[in-house]
Amino acid sequence: MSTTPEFWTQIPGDGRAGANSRALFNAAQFVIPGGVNSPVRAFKAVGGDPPFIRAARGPYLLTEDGVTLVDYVGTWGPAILGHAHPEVVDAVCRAARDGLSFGACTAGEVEFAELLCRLVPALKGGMVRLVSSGTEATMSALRLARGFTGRSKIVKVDGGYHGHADFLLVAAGSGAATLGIPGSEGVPAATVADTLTVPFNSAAAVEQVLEQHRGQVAAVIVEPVPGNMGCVPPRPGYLQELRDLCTREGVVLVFDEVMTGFRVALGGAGQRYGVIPDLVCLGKIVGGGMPVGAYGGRRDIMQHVAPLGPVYQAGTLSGNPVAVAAGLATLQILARDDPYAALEATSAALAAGLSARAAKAGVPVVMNRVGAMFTGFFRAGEVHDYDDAKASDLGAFAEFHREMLTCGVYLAPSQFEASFVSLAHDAAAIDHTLSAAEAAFAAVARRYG
Ligand SMILES: Cc1ncc(COP(=O)(O)O)c(C=O)c1O
Ligand SMILES: N[C@H](C=O)CCC(=O)O
Repeated sequence: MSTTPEFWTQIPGDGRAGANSRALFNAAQFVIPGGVNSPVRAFKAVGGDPPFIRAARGPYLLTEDGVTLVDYVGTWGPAILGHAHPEVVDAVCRAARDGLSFGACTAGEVEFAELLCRLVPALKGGMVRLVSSGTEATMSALRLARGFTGRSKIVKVDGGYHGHADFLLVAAGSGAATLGIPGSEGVPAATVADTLTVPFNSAAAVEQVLEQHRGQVAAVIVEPVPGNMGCVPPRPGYLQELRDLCTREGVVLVFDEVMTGFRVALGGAGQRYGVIPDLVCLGKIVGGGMPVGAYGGRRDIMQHVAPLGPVYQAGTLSGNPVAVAAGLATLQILARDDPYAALEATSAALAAGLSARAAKAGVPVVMNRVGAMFTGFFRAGEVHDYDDAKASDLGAFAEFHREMLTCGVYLAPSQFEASFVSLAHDAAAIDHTLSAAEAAFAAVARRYG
């Protein structure tokens, strides 16, 4: 099977796992836990085997069964330019020819850090450190916040996801603001004893917890627009209230912009909502599809990072030249072309089209969207936090997902994930998606009929 451009039909087909994908998944399950290298890829929440992906271009995926799909996962966010953007691929090839990794200083990482400090409001006048994933970024930022403040407690949002560091894998207990309990086997209770959880969109809950634990909380970490409970916009004023509370209590405010960075605006949610955290965590788009994360912010805080200061953090592949080349090329294109108005328009049209088709079919769906990230929650009523999201009809979502896949559209395979629009989603891709949705909602409507 060829992946040359002439192979691509650009006519989406039935994307359910065919014989090739099923054979690969069977083989994978023997040597890889669950057959996947990250759990959500196993399609447990929607049923069926996952299609295996051979290649990707623009808004399309090509499966190992030779089927083209319109892709709204976008490698979980990074593919904002569309897949395999030629300028990014060229930059990666050029860098690779000069050597894959040096474990030493490079000009590219300086240029990259300077660009980040120019584009991201929280980094202006501050400093940034490159790492290799979003998990590393949040874990390191919170170690730094603890080292800087000399305090140990962390506040996070119920349903917020910040990667898989032990102390962030926390399930909320009952009540408005609770002590965390381990959210995974293998996480000792002691490790999460200092992690407090609050509902999203309630500044009052944060205020209460900061008062209860006055002088002990190092950081409040929040996805400014959560994507990991599905997409949930912040209520007007919420982020500013967090800012004010953290300033008042001497707590480090950390925005986890691994998903929202360069997606909801060039300068991320900090720019979109005009609220500047003390530290910001980046990932996904910042690496242009390669493994890159970053954390940074206030200079006086970042000066505590080794070797300048006493908070240790390191990485053999941090600032990897090939990954930096991909990230740099991606951000340079975004800064040069300023495509956010176009992205907003495409995303708004798609979301409106999906909502209209759900309404026409009589399927209750709440469409949450911020910029080019969106989730349709299968429920009536608004979704402002994780409890609201959990009240969705997960069976209806799963059926809709399967129907869309059958019609050649690849959505995030969980109700509690966001889907992403890219600059490569043209009229043909959007039109196909909306026709598919018409059929998929009609099928789901039988549940309600
Ligand atoms: C908001 C957020 N933070 C952190 C992470 C962790 O990033 P990674 O998967 O690159 O470790 C993710 C995604 O996984 C994320 O969406
Ligand atoms: N929700 C996760 C990040 O955004 C999905 C990616 C993964 O965990 O594989």
